[in-house]
Amino acid sequence: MKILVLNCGSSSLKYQLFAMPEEAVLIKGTVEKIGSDDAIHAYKTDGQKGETVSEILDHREAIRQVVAALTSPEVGVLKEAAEITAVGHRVVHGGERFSLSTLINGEVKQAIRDTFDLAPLHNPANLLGIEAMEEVLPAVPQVAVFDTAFHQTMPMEHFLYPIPYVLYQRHKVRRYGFHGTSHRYVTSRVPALVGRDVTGLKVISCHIGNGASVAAIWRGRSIDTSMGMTPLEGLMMGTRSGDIDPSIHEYVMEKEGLTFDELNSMLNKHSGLYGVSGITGDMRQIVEERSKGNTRAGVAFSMYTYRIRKYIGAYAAAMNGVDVILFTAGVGENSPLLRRSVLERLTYLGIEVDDRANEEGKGERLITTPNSKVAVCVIPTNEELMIARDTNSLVTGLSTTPDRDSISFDT
Ligand SMILES: Nc1ncnc2c1ncn2[C@@H]1O[C@H](COP(=O)(O)OP(=O)(O)O)[C@@H](O)[C@H]1O
Ligand SMILES: CC(=O)OP(=O)(O)O
Ligand SMILES: [Mg+2]
Repeated sequence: MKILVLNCGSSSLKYQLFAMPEEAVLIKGTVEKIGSDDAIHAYKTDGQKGETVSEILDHREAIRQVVAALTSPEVGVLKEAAEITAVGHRVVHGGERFSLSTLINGEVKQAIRDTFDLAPLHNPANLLGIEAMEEVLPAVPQVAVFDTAFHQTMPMEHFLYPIPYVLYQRHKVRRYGFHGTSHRYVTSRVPALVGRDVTGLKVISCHIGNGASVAAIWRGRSIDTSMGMTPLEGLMMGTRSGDIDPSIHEYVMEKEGLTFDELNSMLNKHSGLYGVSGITGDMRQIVEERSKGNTRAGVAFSMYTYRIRKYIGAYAAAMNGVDVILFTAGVGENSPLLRRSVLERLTYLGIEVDDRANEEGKGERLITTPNSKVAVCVIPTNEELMIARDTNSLVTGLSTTPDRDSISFDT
């Protein structure tokens, strides 16, 4: 059985084709700069790499190109498109409706549309990908895997905001949380790394990529997370502000004469590492500039790590302890400096970093010493594999994993 996994962004598309249930990746690729005449489609199979640059004006055209590439004799991963048994999509916002992955039908698409306002950077692109796929492969079942689903176990006192309750009743204003597929994947790897079942553990998972979030995971279930109603709350990110005083909005709009759209764009695209450094939202470049003595890059880096540390402290307090801390995603997986800077002032938790494992190790590993009271792990995330697994389960009629009703949380 071949499952195609799609992650559609506003101007890009990432895909992987899996052979299931073996979980073998047959090809992975990206199409970037969709909507331009020099869009780039890059892919990698077991034996070869390829790249083409061409005009790709929309997602439908991008998906057509991807399917054509999969079936082309040069790439050689499929003889015909009909070999694709199902397509799994990353969908960022599932509102309160979805606590598990689901087969897509008209009603599910409407539910995705209903949350456009809550995830304007993500959901419209996700739906475009679904509709484009329906046109290109009309007979193939499609599955939505939501970033928000894993966090639907949060208890009410953690997901409500302290504003009039009627806003939750009327407009579903509440914390949803994101990156759930990633937090779920890395949590599933904990037993293999620490030799204990997660049901007995207090885990803090740090997904530090372009977007970044921390989750408190108690007995395998998310009980709190730093992103909120939208993916703007919480940690400082590449270009997003994360937590700020809400009064800043009105003040800055007035002082700078900004519209709501401009303010929104400032907070989502011109803040975070980029906004503070004035240079870039890319952590690799921040680290480089900081090492050359650029003060603002240095401040941006310190703010970024400080805020991760604060959330770790908050969630250790929320769970009355922590047994395992996980680092994942682009920055979390690849920057020993980031991990060291976050962990060096967490010695009060009894954390003892194994510097060699942190600096020189590769891939999935423990980066603390046997004496450390908290096990800290690096786990490369694999959202695509989780999507392929859920898609496989749904199309073969198995239920998707666990019973994850809302919980009453008590440490
Ligand atoms: N070696 C590295 N050191 C520091 N940051 C890195 C490294 N490699 C990748 N990154 C950072 O990871 C981020 C991208 O993370 P990723 O999880 O791929 O994001 P997304 O999925 O949101 O596109 C970028 O800011 C990039 O600079
Ligand atoms: C939800 C979210 O922030 O996703 P990403 O990190 O992919 O932007
Ligand atoms: Mg990501």
